[in-house]
Amino acid sequence: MPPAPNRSAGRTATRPIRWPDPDELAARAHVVTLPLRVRFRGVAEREVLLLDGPAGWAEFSPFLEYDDAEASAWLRCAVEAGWDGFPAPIRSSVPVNATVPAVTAADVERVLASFDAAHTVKIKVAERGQTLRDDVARVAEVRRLLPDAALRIDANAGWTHDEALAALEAIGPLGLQYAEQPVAGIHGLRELREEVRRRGWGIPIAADESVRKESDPLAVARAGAADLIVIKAPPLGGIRRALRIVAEAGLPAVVSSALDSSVGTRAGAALAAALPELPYACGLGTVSLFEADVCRNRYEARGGQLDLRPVAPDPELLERHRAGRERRDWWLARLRRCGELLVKDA
Ligand SMILES: O=C(O)CCC(=O)C1=CC=C[C@@H](O)[C@@H]1C(=O)O
Ligand SMILES: [Mg+2]
Repeated sequence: MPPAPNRSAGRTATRPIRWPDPDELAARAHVVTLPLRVRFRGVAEREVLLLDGPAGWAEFSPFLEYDDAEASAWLRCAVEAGWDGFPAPIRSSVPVNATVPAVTAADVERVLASFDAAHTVKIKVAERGQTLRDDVARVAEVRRLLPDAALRIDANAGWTHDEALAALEAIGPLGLQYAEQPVAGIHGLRELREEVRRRGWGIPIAADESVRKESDPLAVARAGAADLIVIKAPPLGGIRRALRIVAEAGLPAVVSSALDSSVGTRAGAALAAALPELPYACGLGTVSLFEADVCRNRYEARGGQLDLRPVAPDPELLERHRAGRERRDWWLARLRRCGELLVKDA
């Protein structure tokens, strides 16, 4: 058995992970296709590989376009969850936000109706093919429906510096908790943040892609490029690694989902529950964007809070949403390649 790839998982590490061999991974894998209620990240359904691990269920669902190097961090996270389990929580529930994809203003009410309570709402903006007018209309509609909610926007690096300034000037008066990755790159974030401060707009800047897609997730903090960071356990290689990154970054952190099923969302909640400070609602409400899930008792927030109950898929739902043979083979091949990459790098 090769050594575990991470023997220094931070303050919550207790023991090395027993690294499963490729045959064991494949034998424990279930591939499902889950339809979404509303398109998100340009997709109408989400393919997910679940692992029935000895320590619990785990999710490996890197987005389809990710290469093996990027996807292998997601497998590392899944093996941590399925073979090592979650670190000890320090809270029994976590606050979550509702998430509004880049829908028309007319569709906002229907999307919000999927969430049990929305004290905080994240709204997608800067969608390709749309205009600033669409963004303003969408955010204004959320504000009209929820006058007291905290609102945040996420541009997924879709604006240039000047576009971001124009957008923040237009949307800012509606009241923003923060703006997530308005522009691309660490340098771009820092320049924008400085200009937003110079203009006295008081809109904090959050980094997402500049944390999860950079080779050095701490570079944002060192560069003073953001007021807070968005963290997702899968791209950061697991919960314990994410905890360590937050500790070293020294910035407030918002835990977010990677558009996971209930199984992966439970791992996100475990990360949020183990963080020493949790100043913001977490982007872990996304199970509500799914038309179907693998659990009967879907892992959704009640009253804006997710409790830390155990989550396990229902065999009948796993069967009902089982991916076709071709997609299953594709995922199993990806699982094997990523597993081999991790063992090689260990
Ligand atoms: O943070 C949320 O409210 C929900 C999660 C979310 O927005 C995302 C999940 C998965 C992929 C990302 O494109 C997206 C994000 O950019 O934060
Ligand atoms: Mg984001």
